[in-house]
Amino acid sequence: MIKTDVLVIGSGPAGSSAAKHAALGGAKVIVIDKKSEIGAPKRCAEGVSKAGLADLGIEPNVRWVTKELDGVRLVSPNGTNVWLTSDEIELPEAGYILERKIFDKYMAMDAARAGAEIKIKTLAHGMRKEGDAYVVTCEHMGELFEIKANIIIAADGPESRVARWAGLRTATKATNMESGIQFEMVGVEMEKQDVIEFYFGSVAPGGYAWIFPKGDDIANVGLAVITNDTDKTPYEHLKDFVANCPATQNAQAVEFNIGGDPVGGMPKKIYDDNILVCGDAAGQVNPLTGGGIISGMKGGMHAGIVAASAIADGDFSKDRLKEYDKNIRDDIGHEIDKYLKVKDYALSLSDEELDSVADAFQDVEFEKVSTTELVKNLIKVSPKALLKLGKLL
Ligand SMILES: Cc1cc2nc3c(=O)[nH]c(=O)nc-3n(C[C@H](O)[C@H](O)[C@H](O)COP(=O)(O)OP(=O)(O)OC[C@H]3O[C@@H](n4cnc5c(N)ncnc54)[C@H](O)[C@@H]3O)c2cc1C
Repeated sequence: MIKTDVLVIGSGPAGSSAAKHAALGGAKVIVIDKKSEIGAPKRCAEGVSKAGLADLGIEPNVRWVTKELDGVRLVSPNGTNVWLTSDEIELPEAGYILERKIFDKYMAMDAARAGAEIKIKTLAHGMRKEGDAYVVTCEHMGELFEIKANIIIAADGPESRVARWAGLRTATKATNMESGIQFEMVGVEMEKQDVIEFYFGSVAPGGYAWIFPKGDDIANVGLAVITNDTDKTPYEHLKDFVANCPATQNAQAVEFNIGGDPVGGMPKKIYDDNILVCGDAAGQVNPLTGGGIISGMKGGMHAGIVAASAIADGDFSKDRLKEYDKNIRDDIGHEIDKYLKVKDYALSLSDEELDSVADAFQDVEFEKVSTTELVKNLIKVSPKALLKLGKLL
């Protein structure tokens, strides 16, 4: 049997971040992933904020940045645009579109350089408690073997099973699981090449549609829906969106991506004796945007740091590991709660109300205007939308 201090299950962004920080903290770390190529296939529109990468101490790298962004275009159901670009406002932060297949591999390489041992094409089948450790049954190329670890870090993504093997109730409710579906396309004709576009309303019930530019005429074109909120399949919504959007009239798909995105926030308990849960497996996703790369990596970072210090103390109990829960909630919990409210508000609006809101914001000079003036604008165009906002705050 192989023995280690920390076993990270899943080498997505969250798992690699956890492995890197646990190794940097001096723990013996193994990270396993069932994939034969880390990062592929991608299930992501690949957008991250600059500030998020900076918080994690990660320098952007030409190997995995495909496009630097200058802002956002919001499109309401009737086609009203709100542009939030540097021409219009002092942007608090812009971002990048990544090449996840390279980024994820690069993050795993970072973990390896920090001292973690990576085992690819290695599936965790199940685990059992043995003394003050877990024994995980793994499979590599048809062969079964076991790894014994004092601390397990479950970073096995949106369909996570590892936390549940340990008795944690981390499963996402169907009503909080967005179904994301996307084409990577060539021949996309965007109005501005360095702006990400979001389309709201019945085009994507419970979510939104997006076009994220990747340079030249290439873009990720996708949408996320809550399937309970619609009679159409996510694929039917995507085909309709591509057929009707002016930017994709001459575009062709070169890749098809599909995946779940847990947008209900973090479950109550994401740690226990000998286990920490991070990334999508712990609902560390922005509930409004569905973005989980940065927040998941922050989860991984906090999990890795606490795991290493618990190993150094020789204490793997839940009382020791709850420090992780405090640290990650202090770091991203407030943001998640705030965006849950904004999402609830956005989802409560009809297509007409969304159009009114877009109208209220259309000619606003964001830098110069006060919140009171924005509210006055909203009262003029849609008192109903304002009332709903008031109820949620
Ligand atoms: C369509 C779509 C678009 C998105 N767009 C964005 C975006 O633009 N920006 C953004 O920030 N986020 C986006 N997201 C969310 C983002 O992709 C996830 O939040 C992010 O990948 C979470 O990272 P993770 O490491 O937690 O999980 P994952 O990236 O899912 O990694 C989990 C890893 O665990 C491995 N694994 C699972 N089970 C086992 C097992 N039993 N044994 C071994 N290995 C296992 C998997 O192979 C996988 O490599 C999007 C999601 C979807 C579905």
